[in-house]
Amino acid sequence: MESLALLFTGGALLAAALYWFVCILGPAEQKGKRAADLSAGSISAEKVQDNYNQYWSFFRRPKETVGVADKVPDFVDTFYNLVTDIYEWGWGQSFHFSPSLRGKSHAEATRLHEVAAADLIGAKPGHRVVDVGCGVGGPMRAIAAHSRANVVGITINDYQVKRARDHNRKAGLDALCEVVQGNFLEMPFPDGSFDGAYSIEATCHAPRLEEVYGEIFRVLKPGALYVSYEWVTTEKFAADDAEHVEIIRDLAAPPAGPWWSRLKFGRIAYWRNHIVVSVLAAVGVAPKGTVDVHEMLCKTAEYLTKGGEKGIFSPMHMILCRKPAEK
Ligand SMILES: C=C(CC[C@@H](C)[C@H]1CC[C@H]2C3=CC[C@H]4[C@H](C)[C@@H](O)CC[C@]4(C)[C@H]3CC[C@]12C)C(C)C
Ligand SMILES: C[S@@+](CC[C@H](N)C(=O)[O-])C[C@H]1O[C@@H](n2cnc3c(N)ncnc32)[C@H](O)[C@@H]1O
Repeated sequence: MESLALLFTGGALLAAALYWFVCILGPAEQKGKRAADLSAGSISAEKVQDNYNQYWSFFRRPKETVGVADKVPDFVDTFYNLVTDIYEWGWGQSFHFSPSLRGKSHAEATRLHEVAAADLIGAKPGHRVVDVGCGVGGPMRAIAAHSRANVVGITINDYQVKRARDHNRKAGLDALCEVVQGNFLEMPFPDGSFDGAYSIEATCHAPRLEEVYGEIFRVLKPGALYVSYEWVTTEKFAADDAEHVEIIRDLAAPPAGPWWSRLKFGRIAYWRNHIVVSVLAAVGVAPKGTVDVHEMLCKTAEYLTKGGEKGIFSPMHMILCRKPAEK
C-alpha cells in the first residue's frame, strides 16, 4: 500500500513537473513561445525530418561543389523554418549575441547592443532604415522604440515575417515597423531609398559578401550610414591549426564580458530542453525531427563556446560605413 502511495506521489510530481516545463516555461526573455507550441515554421510536421536530413547533407557537402551559391538562400530558409521556434523559446526574439554587461540582464544587454546600432547610424524620427536579415524583429522593435525611425526589415523566411508582424502589432510598433519577405541579395527596394541600414549577424549567410554589401550600397541614399555586427574569425585564428579549423568548420560551414558566457552557462537548460523536446516529439506534440534540430543546436553552442574561449572567433565584429555623398 505504501509503495503504491509512493508511486502515485512520484507520478503526480512528474506530471506536475512536465506540465510546468511544457506549458508554463516560456522563452528566457519575453514569453511568446512555449515548448508545447514548437513548430517547424512553414514546414508541415510530417516533413520536418526530411527537411532536416536534406539540410544536414547540404551542410556536410564537399566545399567545392559547383553551383552551390545559388542554392544557399533556399537552405537558409529551410534552416530558419527548423530553428526559429526553438530560438524564440530558448533565447528570445533577438537572434544574436551581445557583450555581457556586469549588472545587466541578458535582455537589457541585448537591447543596449541593438540601440547602439541605431545611434551609430544616426537613426531619428522621419528616417527610413533597413534591417537586413531581420529575424522575428527583436532588434527592429528595440531600434524603432528607441529612435522613432521607421524600420523596414527583410528576411528570406516567410514564417519569420509572420512572427515579426505579430510581435510588432502586439508591441504597438506596427506603425513604425514593416516586414518584407525577400532575398537580401536582390532587395525589392528602389535605389537610394533608405536613410540608414544595419544588419545583425545576418550577412554571414550570404555566399558572396560583395553581393549583399552591393545591395545595401545601392538602396542607401548618398551620405547614409550602414552598420554591421557580424560573425568573423579573429587575428588569433590560424588556418594551419587543425583544432581551430575543426571548431570554425563545424560552426560556420553553411569588449565587455565574454559573449559566449550565456551559452556556456546554459548547459543545464539545454539538458532540460532536450528532455522536453524528446518527450514532446515522442508523444507527437512536436514534429518528428525536432530532437535532431535541437541536438544540432547543442553542438553549435558547444563549438561557439570553444571558438569564444580560444579567442579565434567573434559574432559581433563591427563595421561602420558611409555611402559617399554626391558631389
Ligand atoms: C547568428 C546566428 C544565430 C546566433 C544565435 C542566436 C544562435 C546560435 C546558437 C543558438 C542556440 C544554441 C543552443 C540552443 C539550445 C540547445 C536550446 O535548448 C535553446 C536554444 C539555443 C540556446 C539556441 C539559441 C540561438 C543561438 C544562441 C546565425 C548566423 C546562425
Ligand atoms: C541569425 S538571424 C539574425 C536576425 C536578426 N538580425 C536578429 O538579430 O534578431 C539571420 C537572419 O538573416 C536572414 N537571412 C539570411 N539569408 C538571407 C537572405 N538571403 N535574404 C534575406 N534574409 C536572409 C534570416 O532569415 C534571419 O532572419
